[in-house]
Amino acid sequence: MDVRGSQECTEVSMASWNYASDITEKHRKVKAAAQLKYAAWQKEAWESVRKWSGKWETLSDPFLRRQFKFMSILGTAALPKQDLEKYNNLVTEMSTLYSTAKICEYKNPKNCKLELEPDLTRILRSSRDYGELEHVRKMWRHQTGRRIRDHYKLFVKLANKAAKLNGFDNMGDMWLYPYESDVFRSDLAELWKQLMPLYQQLHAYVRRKLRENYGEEHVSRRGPIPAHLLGNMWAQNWGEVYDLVIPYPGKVSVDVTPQMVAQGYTPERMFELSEAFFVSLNLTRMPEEFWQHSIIEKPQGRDLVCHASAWDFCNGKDFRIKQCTDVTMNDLITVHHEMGHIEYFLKYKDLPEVFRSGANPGFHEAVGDVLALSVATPKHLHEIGLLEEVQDDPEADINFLLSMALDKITFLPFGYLMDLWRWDVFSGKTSEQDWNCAWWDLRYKLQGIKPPVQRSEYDFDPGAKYHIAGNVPYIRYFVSFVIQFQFHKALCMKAGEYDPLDPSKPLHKCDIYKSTEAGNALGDMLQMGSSKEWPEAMAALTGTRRMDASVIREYFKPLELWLTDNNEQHRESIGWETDEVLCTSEEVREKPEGKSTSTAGGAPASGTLLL
Ligand SMILES: C[C@H](N[C@H](C(=O)O)[C@@H]1CCCN1C(=O)[C@@H](N)CC(=O)O)C(=O)N1CCC[C@H]1C(=O)O
Ligand SMILES: [Zn+2]
Repeated sequence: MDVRGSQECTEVSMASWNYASDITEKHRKVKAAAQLKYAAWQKEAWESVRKWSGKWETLSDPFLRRQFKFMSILGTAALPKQDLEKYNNLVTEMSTLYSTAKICEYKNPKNCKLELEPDLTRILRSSRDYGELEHVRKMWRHQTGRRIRDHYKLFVKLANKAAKLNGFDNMGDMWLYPYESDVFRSDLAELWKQLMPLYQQLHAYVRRKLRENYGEEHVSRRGPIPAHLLGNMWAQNWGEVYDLVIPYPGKVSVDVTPQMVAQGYTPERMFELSEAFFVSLNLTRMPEEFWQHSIIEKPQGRDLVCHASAWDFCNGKDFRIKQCTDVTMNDLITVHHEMGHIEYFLKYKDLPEVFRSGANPGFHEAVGDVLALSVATPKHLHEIGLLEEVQDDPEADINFLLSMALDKITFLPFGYLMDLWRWDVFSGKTSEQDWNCAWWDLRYKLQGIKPPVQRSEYDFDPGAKYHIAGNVPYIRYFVSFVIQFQFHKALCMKAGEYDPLDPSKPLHKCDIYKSTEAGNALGDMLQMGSSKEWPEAMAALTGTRRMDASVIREYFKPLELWLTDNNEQHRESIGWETDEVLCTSEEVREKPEGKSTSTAGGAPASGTLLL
């Protein structure tokens, strides 16, 4: 049965790959049929196993019991056929609208062919034109979120119906099942509580620097930061505005994008560089099929899902990445992220199919990022010729730590709120007429950002993010950004690159390159797949069984001290407040003059208010 399982699994993954790589009606039909066939097989397989196994909960063998436990969750395959067909079509349609969205150029309304990758990504990264950034952000949301709001209504109903058929109250609870902990949400809240002070110090510093660049009329002293000035379509990390916030200019820049371009880097070379790091750790090389079938550059002349992804075709041989790779440092990090998934696939490919997943989904997201923590160090970038010299002085250190914080610390509130919002939507705590303003409540409260133009319930801004349109859970990334530092610390100690008692070997300078001790330890943990509960996998690698925010704070300690001191020196207020109505529940149509004023009567409507 396991072999048949992988045959059905192979078929549906191949059909999904063909559609995601070349969006046509023919490919969509084949994918839809394969999805129904796979669901029917899952149902039949479970029925036959259950008949044989009887009360699987009483089985004495824990390994077998765990397999049945996982098999008993059918997911959306539990839906009646016509509901499942509707559900699958909705998800495919939402992610297709997202992946094929195009907008018009700011200064040339005749060119309406701009796509997210690479066009809008490049504009958001490099433009410092307030109006252009506002245009790109707003028009993207018109072409994505606004167009899928109705799909999302029916999607939520069918998702919750599926969850109930699996014994859950709603889809949010079903999404948390792989974390196997009934205190998981409170554990997450505790992690965020420990990390928020560091985030707020960083927010205050960046706000001052952006205010100095764009002027107080655009970036106020005590208010939230306008989201379109942060270098990213979703303000999910702020690394692309590093050049505006560098603490000590004139030092060697740790953003090696210019060096990569100058040295004629290609996507192929970026992938080979990443593979070389994995191999240096005695981890597994990419198989031949990987290089044959992966798509690492954007193909011209067809619509496809450009959002980078890693694929396991369930046959122990075929593993691929699809990425519209741009030659930037950001994309070099993403290459490592995706290859980390492939490494996990390779390590657990011989386990029973139910165990071929991460110890928990956060583990899967952490693998590539752990290696990237070493790659991003000035020491490593120098070693691979992307940094002309390593300046080993406190100021260069702060510059480096700030560039890392702009990617890792800024991401934390975003990584947390994405599913905070969806859990409330699935549970009904957030009702449909408040969807968008509840989103802005969270964006304001956790991230301290605001939309450049007032939002309404005519918008559906969550739908402007891939994982909402494509229905991919997101708390896995928040978990990953915490535990990847715990993994990094454990590996650095095994590599002899970090010693808590040796100040000359701080955690943020560690590079585990070529350490087979570190690589073997990581590989051993990956090989477990989800055959053991994740605290056991965590303990196997780090010696502890819990997520622990103190490690990421240890990594950034020198920066935290510097930021606190710097903010005090500039008498920056920490945190944010506003009396603006960021989102109103009326259906605000576009004001003819383009500028939106606050709602009539002044009494703020529901949405982000005085806090
Ligand atoms: C760029 C990255 N693409 C995802 C990933 O690699 O996780 C893709 C799309 C959704 C799932 N996925 C997969 O490839 C899965 N098949 C992996 C698996 O098998 O579990 C991504 O979305 N990231 C990276 C950092 C934060 C987040 C973002 O960009 O917001
Ligand atoms: Zn990932």
